[in-house]
Amino acid sequence: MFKLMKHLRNYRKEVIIGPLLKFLEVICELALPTIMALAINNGVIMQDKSYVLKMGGLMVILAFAGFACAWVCQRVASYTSQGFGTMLRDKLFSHIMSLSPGQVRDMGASTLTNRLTNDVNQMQLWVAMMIRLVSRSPFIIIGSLIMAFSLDVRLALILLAATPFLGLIIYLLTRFTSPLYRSYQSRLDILGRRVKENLSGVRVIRAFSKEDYEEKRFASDNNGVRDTGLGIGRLSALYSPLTSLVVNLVILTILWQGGIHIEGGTLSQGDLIAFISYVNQILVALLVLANLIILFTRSLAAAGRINHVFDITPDIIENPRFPETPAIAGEAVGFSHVRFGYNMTGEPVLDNADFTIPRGKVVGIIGATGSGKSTIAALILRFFDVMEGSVRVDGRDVKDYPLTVLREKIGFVPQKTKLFSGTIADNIRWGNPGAPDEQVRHAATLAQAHDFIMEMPAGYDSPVSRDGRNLSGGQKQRIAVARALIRQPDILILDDATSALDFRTEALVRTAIRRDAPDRTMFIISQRAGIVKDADIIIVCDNGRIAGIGSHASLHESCGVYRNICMSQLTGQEAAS
Ligand SMILES: Nc1ncnc2c1ncn2[C@@H]1O[C@H](COP(=O)(O)OP(=O)(O)OP(=O)(O)O)[C@@H](O)[C@H]1O
Repeated sequence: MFKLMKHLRNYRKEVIIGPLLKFLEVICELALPTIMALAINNGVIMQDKSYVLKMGGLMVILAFAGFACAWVCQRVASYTSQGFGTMLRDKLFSHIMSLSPGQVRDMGASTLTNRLTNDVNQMQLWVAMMIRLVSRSPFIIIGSLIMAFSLDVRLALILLAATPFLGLIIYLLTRFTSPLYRSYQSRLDILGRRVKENLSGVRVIRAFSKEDYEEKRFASDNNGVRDTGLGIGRLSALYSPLTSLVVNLVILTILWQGGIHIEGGTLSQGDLIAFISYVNQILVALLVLANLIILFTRSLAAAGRINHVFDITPDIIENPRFPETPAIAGEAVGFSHVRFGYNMTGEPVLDNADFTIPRGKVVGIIGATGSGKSTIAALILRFFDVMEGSVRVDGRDVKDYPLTVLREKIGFVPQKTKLFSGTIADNIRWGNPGAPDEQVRHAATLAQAHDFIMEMPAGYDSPVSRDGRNLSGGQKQRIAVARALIRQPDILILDDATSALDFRTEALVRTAIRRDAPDRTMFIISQRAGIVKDADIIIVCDNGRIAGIGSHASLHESCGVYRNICMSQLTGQEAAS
């Protein structure tokens, strides 16, 4: 929690002024019962009308002054908490962006979303309350105690005797609700994940008629959230009645003892009324404190979850400055004895991958599903670091590059197309935000997307809905290819990026890209032999190993894995050509 409070450093003034205003408000409030006691003792009982009016006027002024302080404090609290929340969200978001795809995947999108929204909101609320109320309750309690002592020490001691009981109630409440809040947030994460999965997989659920099954799973997670929430509610609900019980017992004792003292002539009626008024103020402050404690426990859980994300150090350590070391001339991509696994302790997904690709070549990567093809692309982009060996781009180790410099060299079209809401032009320009309209059209033309875009009602300004749901798979893929091409990258990686296109369109895309930039190195990852067979170099992956590397003819001759793939997919004539 304290770690997060450092984000309040731009609001130092407000953090001091807010509670100070509260302090002034409390002074005004605390003065009221004493002035009332004076009005009763010296005015009402003595029948001095002008004294009563004077004291009444003073009370009105103090009430207004208190109100003004409260109003300004409220504004300060809202300004500070909103600013704090915005800054915390920004920082958390940019930290999440600095994590590797593997780290983000390990955390999970829904829990990260919850931390970025619910947990930050919780912290924001806490900051507002901290400024407005956290100082107020202790001021009121301590101030009322002081005033009570100044009125009558004997009665004040009764009040003091109740303090350990109230402290115990507060301690027990915090102790038992704190873990429940953490569990509540985790359950919300699980529920969020379930909703996300179900919404994105709604078609599959319908196709398999799994609505009931998924509803039951949702209901079970939902009930989990409810049960934890009820547990928290049950405990929290005990606080107010228990506190009221203790304070009311105190009031009864004070009334009883106060009556005795009035009869004995050692206490005035006005003082007893003022005294009870202070005890009531303490009661109200304690009840507010209860809500604050509940809020604090929740905020503590939220702060823990936010700090957990901040504590993850990005596993890709970026080299901030470009090194002076000379690069290997003429080399586009090189793998030297690369060993890599997604799980450090598990089996490697790539073992001893060793190859060199000169600039300007078309490289096909082929292999069965799960054989490690996409992993090669991920390592070129440095989404992950290798366990052994090294990966070079343009003749330099990828670890030597600032990440943006490395990734600017590469145009990547992932297996799973991801488009963003906006227009078609926005989505293509996303690859190069400053690109003029002609460049957008040119990239779309190369990707064989221009014609279908022009057939749409608003052409390039036609909207793309979230995830490109209003486009077909093949249309989305072509926009994604255009988005990569508009960067005019030195290296283009198409990871199964044309799987939804027919052979003819797919061939047109490849030829157009090739003709546009003959010096560009192009990786085409596919399981289809027909797509990679014309590449200059073909890399054959087999269960994490490079089974062969060479041209179609040489591999067909020498690599059994490749020959088997070709035999299962191509006619004898196609394979021989
Ligand atoms: N993010 C990941 N976390 C853990 N394991 C992964 C991850 N991505 C891939 N793997 C595993 O690594 C292996 C290689 O996966 P990869 O995606 O490179 O295969 P691929 O040849 O591209 O497969 P496909 O043709 O089906 O796309 C597979 O066994 C896969 O289960």
